[in-house]
Formats: sequence, structure tokens, C-alpha cells
Amino acid sequence: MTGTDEFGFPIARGFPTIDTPGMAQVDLLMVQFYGISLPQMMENAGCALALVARRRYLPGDLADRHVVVLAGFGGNGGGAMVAARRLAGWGAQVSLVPSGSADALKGMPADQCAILKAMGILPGEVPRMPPDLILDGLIGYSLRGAPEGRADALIDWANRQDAPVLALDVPSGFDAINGTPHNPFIRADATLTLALPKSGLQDGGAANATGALYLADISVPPALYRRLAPPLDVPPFLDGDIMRLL
Ligand SMILES: NC(=O)C1=CN([C@@H]2O[C@H](COP(=O)(O)OP(=O)(O)OC[C@H]3O[C@@H](n4cnc5c(N)ncnc54)[C@H](OP(=O)(O)O)[C@@H]3O)[C@@H](O)[C@H]2O)[C@H](O)CC1
Ligand SMILES: [K+]
Repeated sequence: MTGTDEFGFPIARGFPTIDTPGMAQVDLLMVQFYGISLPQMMENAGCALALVARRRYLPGDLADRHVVVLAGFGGNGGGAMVAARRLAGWGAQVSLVPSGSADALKGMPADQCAILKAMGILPGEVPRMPPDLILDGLIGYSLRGAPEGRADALIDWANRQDAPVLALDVPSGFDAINGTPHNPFIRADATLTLALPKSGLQDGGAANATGALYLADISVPPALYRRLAPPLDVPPFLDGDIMRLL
């Protein structure tokens, strides 16, 4: 470890990068070989996002701090909704803004949204009250070309706000593999990527889309990476489950 950043997160070097096929192999091995489920990984991802949000942007009393959570319909949205739950539990005022009708949510994102509804956090449109922080959970590593529709509009909205944007895994609209930004893409103040940095995010990505780059441990056993083709030699998260990479 080479010290900590200004928010107390250990600064790390030496983590290899991974591409989307590699990530897909990781997810498969996690579930099929280790029996670690996607909801378990999502819970680690969302809790880490909430911790970075609190320590980097919302120090002290969260009671009157307002966080807008932009949530897509995939795993990225699910992780952001876990963070929404944790931040609300710590006292923050959370506005949940899905990238489509919440009734159309399926699978884990639908489950996460149902929990938030039970907590009284109802999905809606972007709020008029300016937020202190925006969480970008619109699109992660499964980006398919330039953002369209509601995701496009919400990315533009977020980029126009004064509030900083903290992106989950990949700034939405940014291609995590070849490192190219589509139009539009989230101009993140910071990004928390998961498991390993995606190949397109090294040195902050072509357009410095990521802002500060953090890496969260979502409980992938280092031995799993040696099963990949080609095998990766990945150091364990010895100094904390959230590391500062850039
Ligand atoms: N092992 C891990 O790293 C884990 C990562 N997690 C998180 O999951 C996402 C990947 O989740 P996935 O469900 O594969 O997809 P995404 O959430 O990245 O994105 C899919 C949604 O985005 C929409 N999309 C895609 N491209 C566009 C576009 N150009 N314009 C508009 N919308 C787009 C897509 O819409 P569809 O119409 O295609 O359905 C989906 O709604 C990863 O990044 C992590 O955040 C897991 O939580 C745990 C393990
Ligand atoms: K994102």
C-alpha cells in the first residue's frame, strides 16, 4: 500500500485490468464454481458505493443531505439502489430516478426497488430541489452503443447539475473496454469500479470520464482469477475493501 487518499482510502497499485468477456467469465465462475450469487455481489457493490458517497461527499450528519440516484434496468441500477438503501438508512434524503417506468423493472433491480418502496422511497422524475450528490447507476459494462432514450436524457441532466456525480462501475455512456466515450457520457467526479478495473478505465479513460477511480472488493476469491484464460495474478484487498487507483 502506498498511503491513503484525502478521504482515508488506501492507495493501491498493481491491480491488472479486465475486459467484458473476462468479467463475464468471473461472474460465471463466481456463481457456478463458488456459489457466490449476483445479489451477494450486488450487495457488496452497493454498500461500497454508499461508503464512498458518504466519506467523499457527505461527511458528518446526513440528515439534510439530498442524493439523487439514477438507476438503470440492469445490474448497474440494482447496485445503485442498494447504495440508495444504505444512504437512506444513514439518514440521507434519497430521490430514486429510474431510467424508465419502475413497473417495467424485472429481476434484481425490481427487488431492490421494492425494498426502497417499502422504506418509503418511491421512484419518480428528477427532483426540482438541487441535489448534494448524484449516483450514476444507469449503465455499467453492458453499454450497447451511444446512450438512447431516457438514459440519454438523464446523462445530460446529470452533466448539467452543479452536484458531483459518483458513477458505479463505469460512467454511463463510457465504453469500459476500449475506453471511448459515446455521446453523451457521464462526466464523473469519481467512479467506483468493481472487482477489477475495466480495461478502458486505465489512466482515467480517454476523456478522463472517471474522475477519481476507486476499486471495490465484491468478494471475488483471488484464486478465481487464476482460472481465467489467460490467468490473472490479482493481489488480495489487504488494506481495505475499497482502494483508490487514480
Ligand atoms: N462482477 C461484477 O463486476 C458485477 C457487476 N455488477 C453490476 O452489473 C453491471 C452489469 O449489469 P448488466 O445487467 O449486464 O448491464 P448494465 O446494468 O451495465 O446495463 C444494462 C442496462 O443498460 C441499458 N443500456 C445498454 N446500452 C444502452 C444504451 N446505449 N442506451 C440506453 N440504455 C442502454 C440496457 O437496456 P436494454 O434495453 O439493453 O435492456 C439495460 O437496461 C456492472 O456494470 C455492475 O455495475 C453486478 O451488480 C454484480 C457483479
Ligand atoms: K454507471
